[in-house]
Amino acid sequence: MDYCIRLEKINKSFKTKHVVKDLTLDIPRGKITGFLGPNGSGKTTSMRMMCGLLRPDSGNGSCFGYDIFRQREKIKPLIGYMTQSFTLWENLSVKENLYFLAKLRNIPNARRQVARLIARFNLQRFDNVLTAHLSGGWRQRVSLAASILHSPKVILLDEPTAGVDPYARREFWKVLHELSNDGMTILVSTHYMDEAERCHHLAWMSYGRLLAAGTAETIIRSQGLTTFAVRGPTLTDLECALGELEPVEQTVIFSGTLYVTGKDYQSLHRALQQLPSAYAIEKTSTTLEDSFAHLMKKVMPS
Ligand SMILES: Nc1ncnc2c1ncn2[C@@H]1O[C@H](COP(=O)(O)OP(=O)(O)OP(=O)(O)O)[C@@H](O)[C@H]1O
Repeated sequence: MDYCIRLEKINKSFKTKHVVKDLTLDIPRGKITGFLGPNGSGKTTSMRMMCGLLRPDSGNGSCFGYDIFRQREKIKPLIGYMTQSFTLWENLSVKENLYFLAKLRNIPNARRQVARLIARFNLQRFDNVLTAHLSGGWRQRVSLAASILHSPKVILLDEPTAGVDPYARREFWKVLHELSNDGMTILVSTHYMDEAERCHHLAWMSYGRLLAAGTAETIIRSQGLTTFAVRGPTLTDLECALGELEPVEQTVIFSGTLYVTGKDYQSLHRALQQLPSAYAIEKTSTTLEDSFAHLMKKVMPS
């Protein structure tokens, strides 16, 4: 694997609060890496440090060969950043917003670059529309276009689709995959599991620590969990009853099916075989969400 960002034992504190702890992580070049974890777990702080936007307190790291401690000025032009609070000028059109930003950033051939991005992001029919009149999904698309006006090598997207409807989210992810196909490295934080599954690579953080990293498949496999799907009557009551059993670690009802997950296949299977014959039991795949819930259980202060 070709890595463009490498971090070794990176730490960061804000006053007395230690928010990133001994972070060691490699980011694959030209891929989409998703950062997941509860609020305040250090995702944004980590992404900002790995791109030279924030100086770590200790550790080692490089971004496209530049040292993230000593060569941050060299890294900055390589980075595009779409923050949670990224705002467009509401009283300017899509084209005017992009052109204005291009001028502010001294981008050569600004007009041509804006026209290129408008075509690239399918924004032609909105180019003269005021951004105040755009839906959330299209706004995010314009913000993304704005963040790559200077043709960066890596983009950092901080929860870019929060509050955006599912169709618009899907369209936004199509654009991300197109950018990645063209070689762009993408770092994106999200709370949505369906988006996590669209990433090539994942990093799961909690309380400032990296709990798991790799593809969705390797993370799921590394947790060694077993899941059974149970169908039948009064699943809510059954869920409460099963929750008391030793081999059962997690339960969730989804679309009329109760999913029961545990660490030990044999004992979980044995426990479920005791259920009345009205219940149909079938082994199924463990999801990323099950795996993350398991990881969280391990680190939650009891
Ligand atoms: N500039 C700062 N000064 C002080 N504390 C900060 C600063 N930036 C972040 N923090 C704190 O560091 C912790 C980690 O924040 P961070 O934004 O990295 O988490 P996150 O995982 O991205 O959270 P979220 O999902 O809510 O965006 C939080 O407790 C936050 O309040």
